[in-house]
Amino acid sequence: MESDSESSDGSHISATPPREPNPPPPRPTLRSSNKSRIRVRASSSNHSTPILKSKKLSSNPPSNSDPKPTPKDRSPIPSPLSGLPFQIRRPSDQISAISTVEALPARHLSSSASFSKFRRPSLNFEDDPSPPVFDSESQVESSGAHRLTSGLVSEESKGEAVNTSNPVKRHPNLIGGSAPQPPVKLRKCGNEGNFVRLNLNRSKRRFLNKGSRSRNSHVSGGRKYYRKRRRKLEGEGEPEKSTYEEDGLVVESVQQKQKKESQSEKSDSKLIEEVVSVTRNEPSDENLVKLLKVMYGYDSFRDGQLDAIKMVLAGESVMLVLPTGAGKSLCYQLPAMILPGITVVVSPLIALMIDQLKQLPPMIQGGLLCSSQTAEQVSETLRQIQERTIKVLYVSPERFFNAEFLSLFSTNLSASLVVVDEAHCISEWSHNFRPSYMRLRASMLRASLNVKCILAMTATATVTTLHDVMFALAIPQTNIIQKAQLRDNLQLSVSLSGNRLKDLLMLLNSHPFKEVHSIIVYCKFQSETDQISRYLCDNNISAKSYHGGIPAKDRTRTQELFCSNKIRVVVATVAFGMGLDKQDVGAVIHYSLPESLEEYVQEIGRAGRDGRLSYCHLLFEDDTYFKLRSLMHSEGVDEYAINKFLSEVFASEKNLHGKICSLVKESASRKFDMKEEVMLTILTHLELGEVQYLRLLPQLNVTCTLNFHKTPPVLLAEKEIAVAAILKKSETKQGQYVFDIPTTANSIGITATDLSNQLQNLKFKGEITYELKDPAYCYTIMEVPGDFCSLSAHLTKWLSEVEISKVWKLNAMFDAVVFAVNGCEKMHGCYGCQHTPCLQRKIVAYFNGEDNSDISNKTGQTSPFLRADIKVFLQSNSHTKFTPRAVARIMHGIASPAYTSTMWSKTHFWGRYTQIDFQMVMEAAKAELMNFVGKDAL
Ligand SMILES: Nc1ncnc2c1ncn2[C@@H]1O[C@H](COP(=O)(O)OP(=O)(O)OP(=O)(O)O)[C@@H](O)[C@H]1O
Repeated sequence: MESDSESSDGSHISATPPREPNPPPPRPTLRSSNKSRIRVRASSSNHSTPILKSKKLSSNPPSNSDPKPTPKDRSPIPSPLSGLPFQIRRPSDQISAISTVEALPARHLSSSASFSKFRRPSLNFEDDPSPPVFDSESQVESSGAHRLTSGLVSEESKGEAVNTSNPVKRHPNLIGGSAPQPPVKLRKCGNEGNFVRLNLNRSKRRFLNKGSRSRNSHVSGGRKYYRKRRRKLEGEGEPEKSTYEEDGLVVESVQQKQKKESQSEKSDSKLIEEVVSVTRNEPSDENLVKLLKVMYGYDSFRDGQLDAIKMVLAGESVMLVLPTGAGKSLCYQLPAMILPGITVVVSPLIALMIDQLKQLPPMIQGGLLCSSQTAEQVSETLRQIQERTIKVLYVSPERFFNAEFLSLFSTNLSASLVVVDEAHCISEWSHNFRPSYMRLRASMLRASLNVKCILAMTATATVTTLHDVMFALAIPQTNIIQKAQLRDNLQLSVSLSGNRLKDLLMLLNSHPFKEVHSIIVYCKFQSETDQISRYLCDNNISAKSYHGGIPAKDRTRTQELFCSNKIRVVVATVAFGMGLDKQDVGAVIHYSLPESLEEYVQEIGRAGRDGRLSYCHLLFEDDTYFKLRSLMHSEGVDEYAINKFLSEVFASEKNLHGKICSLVKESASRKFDMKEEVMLTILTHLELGEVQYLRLLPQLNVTCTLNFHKTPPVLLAEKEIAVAAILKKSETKQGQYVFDIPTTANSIGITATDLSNQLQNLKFKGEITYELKDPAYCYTIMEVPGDFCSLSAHLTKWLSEVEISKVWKLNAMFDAVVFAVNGCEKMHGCYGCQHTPCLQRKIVAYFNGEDNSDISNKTGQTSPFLRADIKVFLQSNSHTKFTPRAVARIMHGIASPAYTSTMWSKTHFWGRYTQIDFQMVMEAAKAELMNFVGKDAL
């Protein structure tokens, strides 16, 4: 199972101050020359990636003829706050600032048809190159799949089970404000609808309470449309009433309204059915627009939507790249109404699936299958799929391990469309690679679901990533619809900050942020979010923190408060925002440097979904860069560790045809000093690489501790073969029977799932109780590799290329920001802290794979004290066995499964060399280890 690994990596950063007498080497300056640097090129450049030639891949650089701001716009305004890293503009200056934004180069920007530009006032800051400060030791959250964090629960996450019978209480990310709107009952199947099925509707009071509706301005368009219609029926001018009022007259009027409403719904339903049927016969532009109007109330499609829908309806697979909030979901929702079979949407996170299910228009029957549902909920959904009542089904990639699910499609049921949401997760060159997405191959999807058409969707993908995704899903190169990955209503600014906390407060109290009522502040480290939100509250700004370490219940509450505009600021890690369709977020502030331009674009994309001008400011200091730079190495592995891992995976006693093998995650992770996600990546590669060495099975808790209650065990064993096997294979500890599920299942030739089902039956009969622990990867061996050495060398090379690619992405982010604060000549529309044009250009070039050659390593190459420090460290820890990588990680302040931060962050050397290139520290560690233990020991 893939765990929700938020903060589980235990990665901590040390901000160990330099030793006084011998300070560390000077930090490379932001403008330092490249002379002494290793040039790190993305491995992706070696990756044989033909540039996509499709015309639709926009690559036009912005024109140099963008109107320049007047000198007045660019001249700093005298201000009492002149010592600050930015200055506040006079209102008169804002007008010219607005016109600058209006004049942004539009050619390479999205021109989303329906983004009306209600302009918020503009801003201008002047930066101040004051030196950065150190932060306290904190826990980082990353969007990278390997450190996939999130309050968002991954499909196989176990910690925060979603009980979909009552998810409002248990799920971390239900948006109270938007979710609980009861659906308009348009469905023919008589089912209660997407919300009711998930029990998200809470009370009917909200349904008629206009007060609560008005607070939900972020609710997506389709639902707003239905609410508008209801409001019309209720009469706009009527005073607010609640159905809970005892007044008989009120009840009567409510009943009348409901009657009118249900009549209107019936006619809506009929109208939609008619339009659907006409469009099915003739999917012309005109009919599709009509359907859009009756289903969602929108007058026109946004850029890219109609093309995508038409291709899908024609049965052609499509790669769709639209910016965040541009309306990608509609591109499968609308075809789902027209296509005869089910639409299966593969999504990486449970929270995302729930959000998308909630946002389905009420006339589309939706369903979801996830690991944390009860058996009854799963069967009920499977029954509905079989009865063809579900039109759109959300599943995780792990669902394709599930035999029961796949068997549905092996009979006469077939999917009309498979949608791969967040499709960049397929590619290891993306910022958010997920091993479980690797198995999403066109061949597998076609074989499992009888599907012809695949729609891959993403908001953030480079050319290399797109190529990978399209290759995996067999999407023809010409079938790409790509609009700019940035919306043009986002105003981008950057300032160099010497005191980010103070600068943030100043920013929030300055024009135009002070007029914005809904703001997200993104941080990298969990502890930062708590500290900042406390500081803001102390300074009269209503704020709450949000990160993976906060209990799910509190996270949900924070999201609800934010969505209903009861708090102004959420200070969050990357855990916040995915799937959040709050329309009126007016600003996103980056307190920390994002890990990649993809992450930056994704996060600023939370702002301005209503199409209004919105502000995205980044407070920059280079300390975070060095911390993140170190963390990029937390998943690296050595060749000999992979070799040892392979020996364990293919251990001779496991090599029995058809037998279930297992690898307990936690102990294996410690033993090989490899993160769980890295182990899964290797296992998936062994399954899906050129040779299929193994077949992955659903992950299980493999250790069972069992108690017998009714029938004596020996008597029960006479009737139940499983019990006989358990008695043979178990150890008894204090009257309890402890056994390994796969070993026991193997001994009687059944699957682990069958054994689990038999245990479940015995439990229902009251015969036994049991507990399961030790989550493990399960697999069967198909072929034992002939040459472990060359296979480990191949895997090591591949994993190190992925590591280099991550570092390169961070460097690209750093370079773009440093260019804005230091290199930008403030022409072509840039002025003060405003860098929309130059950042847009950098982003477009990055995504199009242009002009990335000067992205270079920023770390220093060596330090005169490094070898000496490593020597002292090894001498003072002579009782511990180290590898060069382990020593380098400690010097960089990175925890790993075998060298945890709890153990090692106390050492004086923890994180001392974050500014020295990781490889160089490894080299130095290797040399010292050789001196220390002798060559043979390495
Ligand atoms: N043609 C349209 N006209 C007006 N609004 C639209 C149109 N299409 C979609 N929308 C609205 O845009 C909002 C964003 O849509 P959606 O959530 O599908 O975006 P997205 O591209 O999936 O974003 P993300 O990548 O952040 O998930 C929704 O509220 C949706 O109702």
